[in-house]
Parts: sequence; structure tokens; C-alpha cells
Amino acid sequence: MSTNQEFDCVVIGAGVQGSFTAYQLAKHKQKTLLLEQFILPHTRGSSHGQTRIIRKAYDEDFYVNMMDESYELWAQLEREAGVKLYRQTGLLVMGPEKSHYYEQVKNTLQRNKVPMVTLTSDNFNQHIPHVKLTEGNGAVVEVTAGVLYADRALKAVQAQFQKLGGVIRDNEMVMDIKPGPIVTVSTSAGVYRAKRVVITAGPWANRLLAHTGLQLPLEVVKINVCYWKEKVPGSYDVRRRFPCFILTESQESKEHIYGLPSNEYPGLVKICYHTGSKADPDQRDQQTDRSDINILQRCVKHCFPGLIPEPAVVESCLYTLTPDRHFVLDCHPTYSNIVIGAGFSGHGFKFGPIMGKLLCELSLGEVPSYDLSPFRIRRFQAKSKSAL
Ligand SMILES: Cc1cc2nc3c(=O)[nH]c(=O)nc-3n(C[C@H](O)[C@H](O)[C@H](O)COP(=O)(O)OP(=O)(O)OC[C@H]3O[C@@H](n4cnc5c(N)ncnc54)[C@H](O)[C@@H]3O)c2cc1C
Ligand SMILES: O=C(O)[C@@H]1CCCC=N1
Repeated sequence: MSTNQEFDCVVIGAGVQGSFTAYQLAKHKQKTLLLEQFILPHTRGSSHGQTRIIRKAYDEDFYVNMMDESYELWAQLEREAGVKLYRQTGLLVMGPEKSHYYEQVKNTLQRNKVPMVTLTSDNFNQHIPHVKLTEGNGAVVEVTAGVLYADRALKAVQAQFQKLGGVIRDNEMVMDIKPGPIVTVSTSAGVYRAKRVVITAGPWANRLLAHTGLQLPLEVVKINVCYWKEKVPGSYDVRRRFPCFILTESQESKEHIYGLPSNEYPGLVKICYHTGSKADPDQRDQQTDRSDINILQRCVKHCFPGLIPEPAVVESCLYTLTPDRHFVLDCHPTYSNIVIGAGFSGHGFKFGPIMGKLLCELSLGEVPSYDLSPFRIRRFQAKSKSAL
């Protein structure tokens, strides 16, 4: 039992956001402790799995603006750790040509001069074989988008944090937080005192925030991560330059369907639905709803004729959704030395290095490098309840 050890900062939760925050704090010479409830690495939160998409294809400029630096910081971590974390594949965005969202994404890419190629129904299959472009859909390829190697990235950033003198204690669940000028954090194995705390607890955020009298409007959903088998091995392979893709909406669904080329499991393509059914993070396996899989099956039949329309592997992962799907990056409304990074809404991985930088800046009381107004807690004011 460790008692009353003192730190400049304690970061709670060693997913992608907490790990990058701890690393940034250590770079700023802060004596930092990173606490994780499970033994690392684990598969029970939101950051596990081999791959994630990295892209600038968004409908808002503020995400595109952050991505330039995010790409640079990913490359910096690759150099520091001596590992490959990013593979350029391009991102195919398909959607109803006349829909507001598809048009917005295309315009945002053009306005921000992101390298892209517009495909037509005539040349589509020359560039993208084995995919059916639905009539009325447009298609663009964002050239510099690609795949991030997620598990490898977590291992790398945690190792760099430790090299900088940071301390990781896994298998230690935070049970209580006592706010104050010095915050007391009690875990299943000890008690720590810190000048500052950062809460990056993913799907468990509200459980921890309850100790500070705050609840955010977060909804946790379980995503069935489906892998689909190629009929002809190699048809959708990363080595044949098959891109990541997003289908913004379709006759099957109004939500995005997205996928990555076959890569981590030979012959299997990852295709997921961008929402799921409500789940308790500690009881996720009890959530057995398969309606997302049914939607995906119809989409695979319709658009991916080279795949067997029955998932070969189904894994699970959690999203923590905010009502507007934008992140929460802010100081606690009552305790300025408690900083919150939450609600990454199923699209936060690519921003990990920037989220780490911003959460570190908030924690140190510095002016944030980007405008954080879309991410502030006050946007929920009418709905959030501060019991204090
Ligand atoms: C299927 C899927 C696909 C996705 N695809 C993409 C993509 O292509 N591109 C992209 O950019 N993003 C993607 N995302 C989103 C991205 O992965 C998440 O936004 C990101 O991983 C969230 O990280 P986090 O650190 O907030 O949460 P988590 O990874 O869940 O980390 C929180 C950590 O806090 C720990 N913790 C919680 N409570 C306690 C406690 N009391 N004590 C100690 N530790 C605690 C948890 O165990 C956990 O390790 C995807 C997500 C999923 C699920
Ligand atoms: O963030 C991403 O790129 C993925 C794909 C689109 C939907 C959510 N996650």
C-alpha cells in the first residue's frame, strides 16, 4: 500500500488521451503519476485494437486545423520511439452527392487545401476496385489519410513517458477523489496527493466525476468491431493500396459506416457502424444487440461484392458520446486544478497527441494552443448538474 505519495500531477486513465497527457506533463518536467484500473495493455476501454483511421476529412475547420500538428506529433513520437505508427493509405469518402454532410466535408477539404482526388462514376472502379459506388453518391479520396497502429502507439507513448521519469501504476482503480488545493486520490492500492489531477477515464468518466459533484451528458455505447473475409485473398489488402473509407450515409443507414483495408488479420477487412447500443462499461458483454451488424451486412452485400457478408470476427469497443459528438476538454467548473478530457465520441484517437498537449496546457494554467470553445463544459450548462 503506497500512502500519501506526492506528485505535481496525477492522470487518471491510461487510454490514448491519458497516456499522451501524462507524456506531455512529463515533458514539461512535472512529476507525474498515470493511474490505470486494469493491467496494461487491456481491451476493456476505447483505445485498444491494432488500428484506427487518421484523416482530415471533417465537416468543421476546427478539427482540420488541429490535424496538421497532430500528424507532426505522431511523426515525432515515431522518431522518439523508433517505431512505425502511421501508414498512408488514403481515405475514400462516399456519400449522397447532394447531402449537406457530404458537401460540407468536400468543401472543408477544398477550403483547407487538403490533397484530394475527386472520382466520378466513370473512373471510380479504375481507382477503387471491388467497391460499388451507389448511384447518386459522390466519391473523393483524401490522399494523406491512413492507418494508425493503435496498440503499438499506446505502448510507445507510455514507454516514452516512463523514459521521461513518469510513473505508471496499473491494476490500481481510483476509488475516490477529494478536491482541494492539494487533491487526494485514493486507489485500490494507495493514497496520492497532487497539485493537479487530469481525468481521462473514457467510458468511466462520470463515475469518477461523481466524486467531484459533476455529471456530464455522456452516453456509453458498445461497438461491434466486425471483420469481413475477402472472397479472393488480397482484394482489399493494404499492400495493394486499398484505402480506408467512410460511407457518410446510405440506404441502409443515416450514420457513417467506415472501414480499413485488410492488414492486422490477413484476409479480413474491418468494417464498423459508427454507433451502437447503450452499455454499462463494466457489463459490456451483456449488451448483445446485433442491429448494427444487420445494417453492416446489408451494406457489405450492396457495396463490397468481394467480401463474404457475414462477419468472420467480432470484437468489441466502447464509444463515449456527447450530445453534439464534440469532445470535452476543460477545467472542472468548481475546481480549476482538476482538468477533464472526455466524450471522445468515437473519433478521438487521431487527435491523441494534440489532446495530450491541450490537457497539459489546461492543467498548467497556460493559454491553450487552439480555441477550445467547441469543447467547453458550459455548452451543456442547461443539462449538466453540479451538485456543489
Ligand atoms: C470501434 C472503435 C473504432 C474507432 N475508430 C477510430 C478511428 O478510426 N479514428 C479515431 O480517431 N478514433 C477512433 N475511435 C475513437 C478512439 O479510439 C477513442 O476516442 C479513444 O480511444 C478514447 O480514448 P480515452 O483515453 O478517452 O478512453 P479509454 O481508452 O477508454 O481510456 C480510459 C482509461 O481510463 C481507465 N479508467 C477508467 N476509470 C478508472 C479508474 N477509476 N481508475 C483507474 N483507471 C480508470 C480505463 O480503464 C481506461 O483504460 C474508435 C473507437 C472505437 C471503440
Ligand atoms: O474517427 C474516425 O476516423 C472513424 C471513422 C469515422 C467514424 C468514426 N471513427
